[in-house]
Amino acid sequence: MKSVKVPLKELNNTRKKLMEKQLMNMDYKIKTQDDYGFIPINTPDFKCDYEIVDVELEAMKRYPKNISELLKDDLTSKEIEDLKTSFDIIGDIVIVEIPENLEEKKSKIGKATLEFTKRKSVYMKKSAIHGTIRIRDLELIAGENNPVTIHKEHGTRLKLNVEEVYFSPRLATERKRVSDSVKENENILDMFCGIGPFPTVIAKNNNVKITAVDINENAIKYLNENIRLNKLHNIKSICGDIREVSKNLNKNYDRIIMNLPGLAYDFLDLAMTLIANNGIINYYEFSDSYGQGIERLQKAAKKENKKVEILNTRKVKSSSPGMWHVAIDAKVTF
Ligand SMILES: C[S@@+](CC[C@H](N)C(=O)[O-])C[C@H]1O[C@@H](n2cnc3c(N)ncnc32)[C@H](O)[C@@H]1O
Repeated sequence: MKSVKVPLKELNNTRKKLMEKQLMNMDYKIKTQDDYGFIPINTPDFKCDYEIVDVELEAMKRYPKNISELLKDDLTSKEIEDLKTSFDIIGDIVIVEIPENLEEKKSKIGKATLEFTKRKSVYMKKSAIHGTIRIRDLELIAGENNPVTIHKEHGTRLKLNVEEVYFSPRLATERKRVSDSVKENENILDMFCGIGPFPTVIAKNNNVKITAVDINENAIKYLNENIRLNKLHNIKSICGDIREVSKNLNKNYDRIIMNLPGLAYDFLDLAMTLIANNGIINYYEFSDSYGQGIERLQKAAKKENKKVEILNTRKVKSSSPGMWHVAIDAKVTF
């Protein structure tokens, strides 16, 4: 490699000058030996006060800027464009969505994703989220076949199996937002808690009591692990259908979290019977607006001779073109 041989005391100045003139070769590392430094250069054709020599230099480690750079030899630019480079990282696992026309290249895409993200496993989405327990089919396309991982979120550790339970890292901001709005000593019910990301983040940051319910026994198994992992003592977990479980619950919750966006509206009547006066319902649904959810909340409240005041509405994340996972915070009074 062509390099400028510079006395050590001049190394820094010469390096700066070469860089300014864009003459330094940034793909190699500067080497020092005895009283000299060797600065790699792009071209020997320039005036220089020092000797230009040929030496062996170590190449710089270059990290690819994005997945497209890693795949440029395997996919056409059109295919790279087709590939949704957005993926979810859950602990050591990456979940990618690969368009149908690129499925035959899934191994290459998986390998590139693994290399780029430096995680342990890459799974490809094989279906939409489906069924009562809201999970999706996945296929391992690179790395270790181990669907169990620990995800870190807002100072908590959440253990889960990506094949057995619902979990979305894209709700992290929403969970923090709800946690920040919780008041001292609240008695909270999470009707559809999954592995317990809402309860865990809330209980870690607030002095509250939480009842967390889910129909998926695997979700409750991981919630129980997460309670231990995060050394929490204020969450009570219950496995079962909230309609059945609610028969044995108190009817004075200061906050009810309803994150089952495709079906939560069906449980609003029940939530209205469980909420305390001045309690807050954190209601979620898929919609292109807030009007439908607000109407549903008002209708359910009216049935119980209660009133709702809408405190806040937000788009949590996009769910499909034109549709949003929306959040509505409603205060219930009676
Ligand atoms: C969209 S996931 C949300 C999980 C969790 N709140 C989170 O943010 O990760 C909805 C959860 O509701 C649970 N579920 C569905 N129907 C239920 C029911 N009738 N009673 C209790 N849980 C239910 C599912 O098993 C699933 O874990």
